[in-house]
Amino acid sequence: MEKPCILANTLGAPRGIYKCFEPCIEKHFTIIQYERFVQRKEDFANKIQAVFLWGPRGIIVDQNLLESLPNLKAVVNGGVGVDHLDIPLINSFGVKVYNNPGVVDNATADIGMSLMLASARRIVEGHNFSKFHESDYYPESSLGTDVSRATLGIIGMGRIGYKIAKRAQGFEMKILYYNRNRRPESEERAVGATYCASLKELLQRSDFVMVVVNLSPETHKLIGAKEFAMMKPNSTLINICRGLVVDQDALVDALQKKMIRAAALDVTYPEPLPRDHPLLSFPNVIVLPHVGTHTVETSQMMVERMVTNALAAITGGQLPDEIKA
Ligand SMILES: O=CC(=O)O
Repeated sequence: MEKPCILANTLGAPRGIYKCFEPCIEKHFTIIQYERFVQRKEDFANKIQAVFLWGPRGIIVDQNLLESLPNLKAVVNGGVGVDHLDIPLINSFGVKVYNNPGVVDNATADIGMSLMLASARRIVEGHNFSKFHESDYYPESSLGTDVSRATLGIIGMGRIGYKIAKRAQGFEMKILYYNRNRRPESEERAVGATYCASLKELLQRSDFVMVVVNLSPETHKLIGAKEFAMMKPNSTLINICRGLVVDQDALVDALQKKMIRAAALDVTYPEPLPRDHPLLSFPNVIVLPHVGTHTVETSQMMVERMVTNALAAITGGQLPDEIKA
């Protein structure tokens, strides 16, 4: 039997699924590369039953694309965040949307911890000193700050927030959290986290503030000038969710005015930042190119889950991770 066709991009631009994962997809599907599709839409349009995309950096699923794929059944997203997808629009074409909850939690929590530790202990500056130093003297101005026993404020206590709290427990951190809903059972009792009734309370009390929320109209620029003014001067902001949750101009201003100690970002807007962006000029800012899930093992799990979801949509099987508007 002929394998169903999916539209994907394993060739690079805009960034897509890596080529090394093609064999896993090709066991079940024929991949139509996005670049070939764009050149010869009439040959492929009727065949494509699913679009595979890799978070906000993949193929753009808009009205135009949806209108050109009459037999599309599913849009399958590699990551968990779906702020780049217009779900009501996609559903209005009778197309289902899937994301990947669960699979990404550990790797994303690990990147949050990595950023917190790297910023606190000034790992990037130390590395640069070792590589480029002009003297043997490592100055006292390079002293870091302790993570152990410090206070961590987690904004957004979903699956990833919870995994971060579990890791932070190992560092004997005092854990605060702010969330739409209080979670006494799983979070407070399981990881000893303390609920803050207001964002202000969390910001005022935390040494490290980690943002782990979905991007939505409510969380757009959630951390801005007002919030930086509430943070401790020795505090660190860590953003591992979406760039637009933090007002970057306000962050630059807060760093210039030394309203906070440092920032560590896996996500920015745009991604990547232009090389002359002011955030890249601070020694106390670490910027990663959105690599929260960027490990061999997690990427493999993501691709496998995408295949499961797409097969379910096409064959009418169990629908593991469908999201509805
Ligand atoms: O950005 C990563 C994700 O949405 O999982």
